Amino acid sequence: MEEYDQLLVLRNAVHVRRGLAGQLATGIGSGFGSRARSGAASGAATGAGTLAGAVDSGQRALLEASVARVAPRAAELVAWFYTRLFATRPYLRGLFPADMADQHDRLLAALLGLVADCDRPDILGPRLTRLGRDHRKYGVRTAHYAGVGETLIAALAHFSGTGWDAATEAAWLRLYTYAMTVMTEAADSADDEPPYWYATVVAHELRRPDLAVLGLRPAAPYRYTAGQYTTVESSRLARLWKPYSLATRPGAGNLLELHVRALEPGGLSEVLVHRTAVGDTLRLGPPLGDLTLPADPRAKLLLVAGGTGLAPIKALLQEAIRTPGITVIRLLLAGRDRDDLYDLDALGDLAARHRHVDIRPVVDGEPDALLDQVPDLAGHEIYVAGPPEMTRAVLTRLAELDVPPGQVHHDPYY
Ligand SMILES: NC(=O)C1=CN([C@@H]2O[C@H](COP(=O)(O)OP(=O)(O)OC[C@H]3O[C@@H](n4cnc5c(N)ncnc54)[C@H](O)[C@@H]3O)[C@@H](O)[C@H]2O)C=CC1
Repeated sequence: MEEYDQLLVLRNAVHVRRGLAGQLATGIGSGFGSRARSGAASGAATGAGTLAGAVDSGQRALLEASVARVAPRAAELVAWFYTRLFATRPYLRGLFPADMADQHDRLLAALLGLVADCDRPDILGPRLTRLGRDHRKYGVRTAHYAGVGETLIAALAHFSGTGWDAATEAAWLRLYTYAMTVMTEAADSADDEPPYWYATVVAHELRRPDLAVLGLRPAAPYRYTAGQYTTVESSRLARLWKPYSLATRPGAGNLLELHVRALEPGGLSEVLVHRTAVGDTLRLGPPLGDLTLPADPRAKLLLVAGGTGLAPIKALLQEAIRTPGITVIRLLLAGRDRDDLYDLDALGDLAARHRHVDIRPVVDGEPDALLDQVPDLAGHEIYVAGPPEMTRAVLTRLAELDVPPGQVHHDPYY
């Protein structure tokens, strides 16, 4: 049986290599060598446009069945994939951090996300565009994608055993080629901005034993929208990038503020809170996220923040203060206890200077009690950021109160 499996893997690997090489040569209709250049903003449409769609409904069913087949051994599959990738292409190891645990989770999430929306280029296109642009910070090149795809499909084939057939392979090839096309086009289109930004730590305040507020000054202008997040890397944990929301609104003198709580030892948050000082240099990836004000927001804004979820909310609060037409801004600020509300001074200043800003600290608050403080919820544009349990609880309560989902904004990553 083992021998049969090995033969199967070998056959698949050869087959995959040929398939991928063939698809790359023909570019599945996308005209690979002659891709038209396009602006970053239109990258999504580019990817979705050059390929008619990611996959068709028949292929979607095959991909879902394929994922279901390998799901029980997903962690093993990802480990197999990276072992094979680095054995066959050792030069790729240098693009990844020493500790690969995060990377394993990310690959799995990316694969599941790809399949979940595999026939929705309107959703996948923009997501892959952002991913391709963001991947420049890792040093990923177009030439790396084919080897990754080949190894990925070999891994899927290996863990599918006899459940793998030519049609399944074709569906994966099509989906991967689609993803690769959109990502590489987005990376090419982003060459008017750096792949990453160096930023100097200009302020570092330990506000609680485990919580710091950092001020960063990027070496080159960093353009973002209030409510977005960046990814951060420290040379103390090379190539391990983690997301942190920006607590400043753009235009604050190219000065960025991060709020970081070190929940567990050994991670980047611990490095940023306890082993980073003024004068240190960090690297930042391009801005990401859609937790931003709409072009034409409602007159009333309700902001709900828990713990360091305050970071994007503070940026939105400052942006909203300057947005004409927003006449009421309410912030519900949840914390473990009053001592945990680490930024009350700055927020108090804002409220004192702007009469339409109302800030209510809530300690040990239940989401019902939290929201019950606000009359006329349905009339508000609502933003929520904080621990996942809090965000979920608030969203559930808002749904119970029939607040239309279009009025409620939150990051999906927390
Ligand atoms: N863009 C975003 O959405 C951001 C989210 N975060 C997330 O925020 C969290 C912050 O962590 P910490 O500062 O340690 O916060 P934490 O774990 O201390 O929680 C802060 C407060 O949220 C409230 N809360 C928690 N669970 C709740 C529930 N089920 N119902 C009602 N209220 C609840 C409590 O008042 C609690 O004191 C992290 O999970 C982080 O990933 C952080 C930054 C940005």
